[in-house]
Amino acid sequence: MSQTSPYDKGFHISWDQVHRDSKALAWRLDHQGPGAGGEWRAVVAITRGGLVPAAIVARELNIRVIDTISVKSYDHKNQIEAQVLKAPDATLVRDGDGILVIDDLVDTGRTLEVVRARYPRAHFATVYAKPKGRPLVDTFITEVSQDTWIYFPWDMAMQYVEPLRGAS
Ligand SMILES: O=P(O)(O)OC[C@H]1O[C@H](OP(=O)(O)OP(=O)(O)O)[C@H](O)[C@@H]1O
Ligand code: HPA
Ligand SMILES: [Mg+2]
Repeated sequence: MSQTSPYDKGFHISWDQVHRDSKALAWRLDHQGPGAGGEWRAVVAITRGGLVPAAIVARELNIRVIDTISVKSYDHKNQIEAQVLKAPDATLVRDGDGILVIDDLVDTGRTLEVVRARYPRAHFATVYAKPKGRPLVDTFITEVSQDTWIYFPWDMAMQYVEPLRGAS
């Protein structure tokens, strides 16, 4: 059976780029929390993709309390029904107030919809966003078009590329 992909384009992100974009996200979120001085109580990373950006943001903002929610929404590039495989500590997260929920990207918004339903008062931040998902995210850094698949450095390897004029 042949499947048509909604993704015509590829956007390849290096470790350096994701580090810089995650730091930009941290700067945007600094002092924006609801606590005294705009502090955040904790970070919740949406695993797995949110783990690297969450570590960088937590380091920049000196947030030591980090938990995870594991949501699986895709099998490779195929969207499946979002499944919550692991929830964070309920006594920490409560209704989400003061919690910074971080993911690598929002695409259709389905993942954030599921997490928002659980923690309606949390602040939702992603490094990258596609147009469909934008209404679900409070803060993001870079927008890419809906027909673009974002390739993260943890899913890639360096490899040989033919010269423009071919191999000699
Ligand atoms: O906005 P959506 O259409 O829901 O897509 C975005 C989500 O999809 C990816 O996660 P995935 O389910 O592939 O799991 P992973 O983070 O473990 O790779 C990505 O990391 C986001 O969490
Ligand atoms: O563009 C994407 N890249 C990586 N994972 C994803 N999950 C949904 N969309 C994407
Ligand atoms: Mg994910």
